[in-house]
Amino acid sequence: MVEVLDLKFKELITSEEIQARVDDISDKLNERFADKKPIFLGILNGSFLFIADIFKKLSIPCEVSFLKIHSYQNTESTGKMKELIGLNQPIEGRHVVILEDIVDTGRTLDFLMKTLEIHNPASISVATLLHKPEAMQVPIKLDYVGFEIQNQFVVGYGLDYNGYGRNSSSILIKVDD
Ligand SMILES: O=P(O)(O)OC[C@H]1O[C@H](OP(=O)(O)OP(=O)(O)O)[C@H](O)[C@@H]1O
Ligand code: HPA
Repeated sequence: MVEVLDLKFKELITSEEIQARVDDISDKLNERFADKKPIFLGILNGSFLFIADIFKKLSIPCEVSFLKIHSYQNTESTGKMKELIGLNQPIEGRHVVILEDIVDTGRTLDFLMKTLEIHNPASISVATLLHKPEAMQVPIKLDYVGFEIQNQFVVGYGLDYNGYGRNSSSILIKVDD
């Protein structure tokens, strides 16, 4: 059992399992975008480890840029998207790949897709390490998913509970008291 602030967690996905999925997703991205010079958009903060691990495995010509969007307080989405760092690079005519740590309710991604579509990219694809199918409130196509998980709060590998827990190399799931 691991304590993060006032909550208890246990291991759900090991570091080795994460790295195996990162390798698989990177292989698919290398193949799919080989001649497309894609731009990867990492969504901070939660995705910073996923972005770094994926990016190291890319062997194709590509760029990376970052957006920072925040909406969670405690273990719930507030539904209010705070865009703390916005798009600072032209994406018109570019193949964009969003890198997310988790798609939970889908609200962040929905907000992001609408924001990006205005700039007329050639395509938008989504790669996420985690997905909670039962929690989705907005239907969005996900192109690359590391793991589908149950509808329970998780931390680790970049994901946080009120800022803490990001530094676990495995994904931890909340356990009830
Ligand atoms: O599908 P949703 O319900 O919208 O949840 C997914 C979003 O929530 C988290 O961000 P958060 O607001 O916690 O900000 P952080 O990444 O800076 O911790 C996560 O990094 C995703 O961006
Ligand atoms: O389960 C979660 N854990 C941490 N951050 C999150 N953001 C959306 N869902 C989650």
